[in-house]
Amino acid sequence: PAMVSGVVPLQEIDPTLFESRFLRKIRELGEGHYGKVELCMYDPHGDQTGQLVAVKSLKSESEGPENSNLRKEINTMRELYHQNIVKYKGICNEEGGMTIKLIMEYLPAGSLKEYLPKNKAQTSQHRLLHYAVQICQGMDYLGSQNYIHRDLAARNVLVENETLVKIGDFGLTKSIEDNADYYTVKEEQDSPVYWYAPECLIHRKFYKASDVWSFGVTLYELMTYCDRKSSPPEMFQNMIGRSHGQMTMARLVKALEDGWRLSCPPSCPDMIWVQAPVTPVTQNPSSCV
Ligand SMILES: C=Cc1cc(F)c(CN2CC[C@](CC#N)(n3cc(C(N)=O)c(NC(=O)OC)n3)[C@H](F)C2)cc1O
Repeated sequence: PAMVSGVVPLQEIDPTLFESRFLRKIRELGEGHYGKVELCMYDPHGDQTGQLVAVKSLKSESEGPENSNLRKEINTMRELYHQNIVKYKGICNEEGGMTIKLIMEYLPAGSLKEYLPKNKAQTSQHRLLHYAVQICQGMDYLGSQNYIHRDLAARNVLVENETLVKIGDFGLTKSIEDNADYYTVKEEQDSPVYWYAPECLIHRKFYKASDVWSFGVTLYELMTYCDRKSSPPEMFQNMIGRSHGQMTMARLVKALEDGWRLSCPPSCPDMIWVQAPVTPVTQNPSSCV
């Protein structure tokens, strides 16, 4: 056609493809299950006018299953559109597709874990509940797309501004087929056990209702302004004594079965606390935290 019209067709650019040569690492934002997240500037003009982005990549150049974990996470994020879910921006194919990077929007205020302790004075309980509602909205949308998050915690909720929060990481998120109602937990290492519902710890089955349990633990973190001294791991270790290595999981299960629960955060209103009656831990998902 160019020959006929004499006009060279515009180069079709895909805004979701980021070229590695223009991606400049600024600092690390976090380390996780099989990779890391870095703050980068994507600066194609090389004059610092580029945009800041959060980039998730594999720790080692492992071509193993981790790579497919990251590819699955990319396919998940690509399909999610919700005001309370961090925006997918695209991918960066290193060295012709051997390894891939996930490019997301950057929220400089960081997660609730960093934000709440620093901004406690200017964050009312009413605002905490507003954040809680937004987390529910994001999770409700995620569930409606047949995903279970499996790592809902204050550390994975990002602050856009003082009135908007977003679920920011989907490293353990799994799609459950329409007919299935749970995912069988495989990897044991560094599972967020203190946010796990009993059925996940005992039967390694993760339901959408298991995310509701994790939301309850996240609400506890919100109401304590993510105070480290009252974090779920800290409170549990105070109760059973310092870590017992691999015995920790067994002791956690025993404590939960015996009815132990996180205590009511200071000045947390009863209508939030609502200590539901401790139902016996059964095969079915229980979401009474
Ligand atoms: C490979 C797996 C994997 C790797 C990881 F490093 C983590 C842990 N990581 C998650 C992403 C993280 C917290 C959230 N949500 N975050 C995102 C932004 C952003 N988009 O702006 C941001 N901003 C920020 O800190 O600004 C000051 N933090 C933070 F990097 C921790 C989890 C994982 O599954």
